[in-house]
Amino acid sequence: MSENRLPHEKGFHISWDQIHRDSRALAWRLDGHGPDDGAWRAVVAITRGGMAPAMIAARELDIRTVDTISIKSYDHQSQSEARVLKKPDDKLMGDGTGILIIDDLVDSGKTLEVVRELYPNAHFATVYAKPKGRPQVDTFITEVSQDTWIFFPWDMALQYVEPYRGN
Ligand SMILES: O=P(O)(O)OC[C@H]1O[C@H](OP(=O)(O)OP(=O)(O)O)[C@H](O)[C@@H]1O
Ligand code: HPA
Ligand SMILES: [Mg+2]
Repeated sequence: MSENRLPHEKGFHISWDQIHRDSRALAWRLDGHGPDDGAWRAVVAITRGGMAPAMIAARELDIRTVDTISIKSYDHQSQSEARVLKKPDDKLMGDGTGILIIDDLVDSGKTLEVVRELYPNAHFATVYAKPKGRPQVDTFITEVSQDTWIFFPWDMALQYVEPYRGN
């Protein structure tokens, strides 16, 4: 990741422990809220960032049917677009009723908008949400400001830092 890629003012650095706790909290919030006696039929992860939270939530909710949807975002004449690279099983999905679609975060909402068009009756859940994307998400755990960049543990490594009081 290049240094000048992120114009955000603030960084929110998430550890593996934190994403584990927050993903568990998301699962607990969703438990019993499916349309069929409270049950969910399946979990679908939006790759790649949604895969870790989806795995943790599927484990908490004892859901063994897990599929993926892959979205590729790209900039076209400064307008961000997104297209579907890989869809989950059509027979499983239907119109999305009873399906929990999970991503790590919603930012502009573009990714969820594309998935929502395909499965309007699915339930959309993210661990983190920024204000612009909030209308696209049904359930989330933590909101961060739009000018915050969230750093996930799979994008980071432990490294040396200089002491606060340098010499
Ligand atoms: O609300 P949006 O503005 O669409 O942004 C949110 C999406 O962006 C990131 O994924 P990215 O496309 O970077 O791919 P990745 O999950 O494979 O890292 C993140 O994991 C969300 O899926
Ligand atoms: O804040 C973010 N962090 C990581 N990936 C992202 N993709 C869109 N926004 C973000
Ligand atoms: Mg993603």
